[in-house]
Amino acid sequence: MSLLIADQLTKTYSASGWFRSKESAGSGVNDISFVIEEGMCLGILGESGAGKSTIAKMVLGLLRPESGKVLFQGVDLYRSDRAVRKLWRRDLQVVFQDCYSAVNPRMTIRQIIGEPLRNYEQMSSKEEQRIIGELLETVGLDPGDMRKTPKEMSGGQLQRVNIARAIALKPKLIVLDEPVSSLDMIVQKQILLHLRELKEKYGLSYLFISHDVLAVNVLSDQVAIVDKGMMVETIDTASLFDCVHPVSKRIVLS
Ligand SMILES: Nc1ncnc2c1ncn2[C@@H]1O[C@H](COP(=O)(O)OP(=O)(O)OP(=O)(O)O)[C@@H](O)[C@H]1O
Repeated sequence: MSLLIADQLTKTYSASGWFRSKESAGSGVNDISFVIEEGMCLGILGESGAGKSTIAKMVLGLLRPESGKVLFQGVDLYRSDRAVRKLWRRDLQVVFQDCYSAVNPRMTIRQIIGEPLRNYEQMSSKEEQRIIGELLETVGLDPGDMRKTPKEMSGGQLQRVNIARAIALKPKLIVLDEPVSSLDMIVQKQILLHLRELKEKYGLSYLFISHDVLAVNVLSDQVAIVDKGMMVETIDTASLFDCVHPVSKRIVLS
C-alpha cells in the first residue's frame, strides 16, 4: 500500500474585496495527483506562486480541497473522524521554512521538542529528558542545548530543533515546506545532507517543497514540477536534467 496518495486535488482561491486582482482571481491548484511510497522523498519543485504551499496544506489536513482526495496509509484524510485524524497527525509531521515562527520563543528547547512526546506518549520526566537528549544528538546538536531558548540558537540550529521535534514520534512522513530556504548556503547543504541521512537511517518519507533545483536534487528520489497550479512533469531525480517539458526545462535548467 502506498503511504500517501494525492488524487486529483483541486483548490481555487476566490480573491475578494480590496485584494481582488487579475493575478489572484481563480488562482490555486488544479488536478494535482502524486504518490509517495514508504522511504521515498518526492520533491515538489516550482517557482513562487506555482501552488507548492497549497499542495502542502492540503496534504497536512489544513486546507480542504474542493475536489479530489488525500489518502494517508489508506485513510481518506478529509472523510475521517477526529480520533483517526489525531492518530494520523502523529505519523505525519511538518517542518516549515521560518524556523523562528515555528516555535514559541518563551519555551526552552526541551519544552519545544518535548511537546509532541507529552501529547502522545506517557513517560516520566527523566525518560523524556533522555529521549530529548538523544534527539538533539541525532540532529547534530548538543544535549545540553535543551536548556537554551530559541533566541540563543542560530537559524540553522533552530531548524535542527524543528527537525528533532518532527522526528520525535517516529513519523512515517514529514512535509518539508522550504525547510532550508532562509538559511545560508553552507548550512542549507549540511541540513539537507542530514535530512538525507535521517531518511536512510529511519526509513522516513518526505514531501519536500522547494523552489531550488539543487536542493531538490540532493534530497528527492522523484521530482514533480508544478507551474501555475498544474503538475507539468514527474521525473526521477537521476533524470531531472533530462526533463522534456518546456516549463520543466525553464525551471530546471535556468
Ligand atoms: N489564501 C489565499 N487567497 C487567495 N489566493 C491565494 C491564497 N493562497 C495562495 N493564493 C494564490 O494561489 C497561488 C498559489 O499559491 P501558493 O502559496 O500555493 O504558491 P507557492 O508555490 O507556495 O508560492 P511561494 O513559493 O511564493 O510560497 C498563488 O497565485 C497565490 O497568490
